Amino acid sequence: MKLIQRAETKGFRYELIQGSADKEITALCYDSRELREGCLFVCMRGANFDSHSLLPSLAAAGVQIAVTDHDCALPEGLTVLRVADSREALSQLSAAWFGFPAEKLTTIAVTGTKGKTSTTHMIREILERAGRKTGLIGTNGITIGDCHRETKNTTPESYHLHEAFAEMVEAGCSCAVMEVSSQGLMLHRTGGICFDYGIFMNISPDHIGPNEHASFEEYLHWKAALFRQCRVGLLNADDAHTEEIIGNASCEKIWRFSTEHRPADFSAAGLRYAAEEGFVGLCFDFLSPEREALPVRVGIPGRFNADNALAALAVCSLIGAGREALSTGLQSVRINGRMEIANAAPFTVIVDYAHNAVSMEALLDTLREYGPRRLVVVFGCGGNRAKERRYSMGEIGGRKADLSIITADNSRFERVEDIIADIRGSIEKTGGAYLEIPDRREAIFYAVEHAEPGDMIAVIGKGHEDYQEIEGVRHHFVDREVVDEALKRRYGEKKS
Ligand SMILES: CC(=O)N[C@H]1[C@@H](OP(=O)(O)OP(=O)(O)OC[C@H]2O[C@@H](n3ccc(=O)[nH]c3=O)[C@H](O)[C@@H]2O)O[C@H](CO)[C@@H](O)[C@@H]1O[C@H](C)C(=O)N[C@@H](C)C(=O)N[C@H](CCC(=O)O)C(=O)O
Ligand SMILES: Nc1ncnc2c1ncn2[C@@H]1O[C@H](COP(=O)(O)OP(=O)(O)OP(=O)(O)O)[C@@H](O)[C@H]1O
Repeated sequence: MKLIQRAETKGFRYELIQGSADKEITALCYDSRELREGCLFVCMRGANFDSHSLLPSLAAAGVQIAVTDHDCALPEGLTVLRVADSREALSQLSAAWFGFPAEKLTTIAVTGTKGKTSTTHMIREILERAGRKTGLIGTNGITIGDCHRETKNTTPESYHLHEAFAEMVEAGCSCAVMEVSSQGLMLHRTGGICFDYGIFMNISPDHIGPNEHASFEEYLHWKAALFRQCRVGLLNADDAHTEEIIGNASCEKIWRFSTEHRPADFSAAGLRYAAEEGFVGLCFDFLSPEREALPVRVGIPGRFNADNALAALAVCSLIGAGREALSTGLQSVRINGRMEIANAAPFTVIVDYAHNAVSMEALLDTLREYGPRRLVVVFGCGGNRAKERRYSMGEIGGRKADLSIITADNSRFERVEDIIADIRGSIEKTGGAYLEIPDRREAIFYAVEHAEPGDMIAVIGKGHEDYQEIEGVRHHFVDREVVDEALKRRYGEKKS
């Protein structure tokens, strides 16, 4: 069966504008910079460019069929299809092109302003412990067995998504877990997929601005859209918007989880923060409808990681993971750049991706609960991005840390000193103590060299990133590596 007909069996609909749709296709393309002879090309209107404008040159470049979603000049010799939405069409065609691989996997989609990366990693960890080979897609890239590659987006474009699902099937995976961003939903990167499980972690104002969402209402609308394309919904009963999302959901079954003693199907009882020799993390009893209480150890600190772990345990329990996998699967979980502990004594350094006020506040609050002698935060803010983050992060640093060391992040095309001045202004209003060390490496070295027993140092904002972007150039820079170097300089090999 030809591509178009295969896609039609799963709901792809189009109007034939000219030519014949009954053609063999050699490739499916959506970017003229990666055109292949004999392909079907999906034209899309984007934030910067409208590839419908390329129609006149497509036939000459060997394109067989073009898919469009609005009026444009029609060149001769090219089959042109008209669809309601090109991005949705690309997703439906991609699924067909790769043989509908998502249907051969148990698919789990995680959405939320915060916690997507952490929760998806935890789910993979437990499922693999339970003997279910699981592919992973998200901000940290695509991981299938030992193979890993980076992705441009948290939720990749649909073509790359279905390509990854097909690779997972090929590699013998039975499950796929992925992060689904609101942009991914809005731009139909997951269009046409019906996930087996959809998970909602939380929502707070973020991703609002040019090229993202027009308002919080729009952001919420698109987050909620996941629950119109999954069979089972698992939602955080502690979030203020959960019931609204459930009200608009079309799932066959809804489950709730709560770490804050709200009515829910899954909960965490007796939560405590543990900082023992070789283990810094959380302990609690996992309560679920069909099991007796199960003691769980999560080897990653942070109050919010109780939410992430509970969501992961709940979905894995629904999928059928056994007691052993649930109880011990998260004991030694490590997530690149998320609450990574670089050293346990005599002081603790934590590298974390917190890069907005909400996650910075949650991070500093939760570290406070471990009772540090002093809490020091090393951070900066990105250049050429909304300035609001500088003011709000500065305020949180001033209010919640004993000392803020303000430094560079990805300054892009702005002067680091100007960004630091914006942050300084709001720290000063709080009366909090601060230092300015514009060079990020020097700032981290300073923090480590001056740390005293019992201190906690949080190096935040860049997490897993392996670069620092300055004036359009990405220089190699990994916070965790620099922390290790600083510890080595202070203590020699054994403490790093
Ligand atoms: C603003 C935005 O969302 N942009 C995304 C969008 O790009 P675009 O379609 O707007 O790009 P465009 O340059 O206008 O091009 C339009 C069309 O013309 C094609 N084209 C373009 C140029 C050309 O010469 N020839 C050509 O054919 C393009 O392939 C595209 O099909 O579609 C691309 C493919 O899916 C995305 O990679 C790109 O994400 C950019 C990189 C981005 O930063 N997006 C952010 C907002 C985002 O999506 N973030 C979320 C995470 C949010 C979270 O942390 O929760 C994510 O999922 O990553
Ligand atoms: N459930 C949570 N609630 C609030 N903050 C969280 C939660 N989980 C993690 N965080 C904080 O947010 C940061 C980002 O976490 P994570 O990468 O798991 O979330 P994400 O949804 O993938 O985020 P992003 O969209 O920013 O990549 C962490 O480094 C941590 O500081």
